[in-house]
Amino acid sequence: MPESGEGVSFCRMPKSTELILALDVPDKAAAIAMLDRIGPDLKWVKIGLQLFVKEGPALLDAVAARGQSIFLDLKLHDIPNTVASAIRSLAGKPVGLLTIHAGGGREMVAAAAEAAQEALPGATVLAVTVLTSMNRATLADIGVDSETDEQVLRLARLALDGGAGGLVCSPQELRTLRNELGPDAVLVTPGIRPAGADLNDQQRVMTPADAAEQGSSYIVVGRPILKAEDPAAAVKAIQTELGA
Ligand SMILES: O=C(O)c1cc(=O)[nH]c(=O)n1[C@@H]1O[C@H](COP(=O)(O)O)[C@@H](O)[C@H]1O
Repeated sequence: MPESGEGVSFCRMPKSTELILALDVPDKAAAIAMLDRIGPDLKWVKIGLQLFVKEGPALLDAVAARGQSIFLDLKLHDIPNTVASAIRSLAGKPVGLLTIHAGGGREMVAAAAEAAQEALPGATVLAVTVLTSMNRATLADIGVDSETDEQVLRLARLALDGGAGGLVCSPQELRTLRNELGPDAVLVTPGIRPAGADLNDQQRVMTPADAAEQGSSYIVVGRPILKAEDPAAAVKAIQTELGA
């Protein structure tokens, strides 16, 4: 959304919003069957713990060979050396986006960013701020006495200072983060539900169109596509909503 001031025109939003499918299925056969059903219009696929633990890194090559870009969502969170070593173990794999938890602290983020630069050149390390399944009450349960958006902003600043290339956040924090971080920050938002879709375990949700309007770089959608009667049509409908 372009804005203008005092004779200068500038843009606070990324150029476009891309769909990432969260491929949360049990095994390689189910993964390939789903990608076959959806077809070639889907550019990004997120491989998370369920599939990666089952199939290992070879699955990354199998998906990349189909021409799709990979978001490897391992949400690494450990001492800095362990996180860096895990990332080095991925050396040479076709990974475009990779997650760590910002809550691991500045040194862990820095160790992850450095390891990724060596082992996965071109990949963007994304720091997860506050999970979209959490809210004010569940933050209080773990001893965080802040509003959700304050905690997201605190972790966002820490992660970007530490060298992360982008953030995973709830779409409800997009407006605050875009205003703080400007148009170039990579902001990835799960917790997306087309109008009328089941929330499942998500708490802080938004529709694809609203997330795009508020400046998401990538939206991550799983069950509303995976459980749809026609997953290809569900993908197309979301892409249309994003203006693709
Ligand atoms: O890092 C993520 O992708 C992620 C972070 C977060 O805060 N919330 C969240 O839901 N996710 C992931 O996004 C996907 C959302 O899937 P659905 O709820 O089925 O659309 C899942 O694969 C989650 O692991």
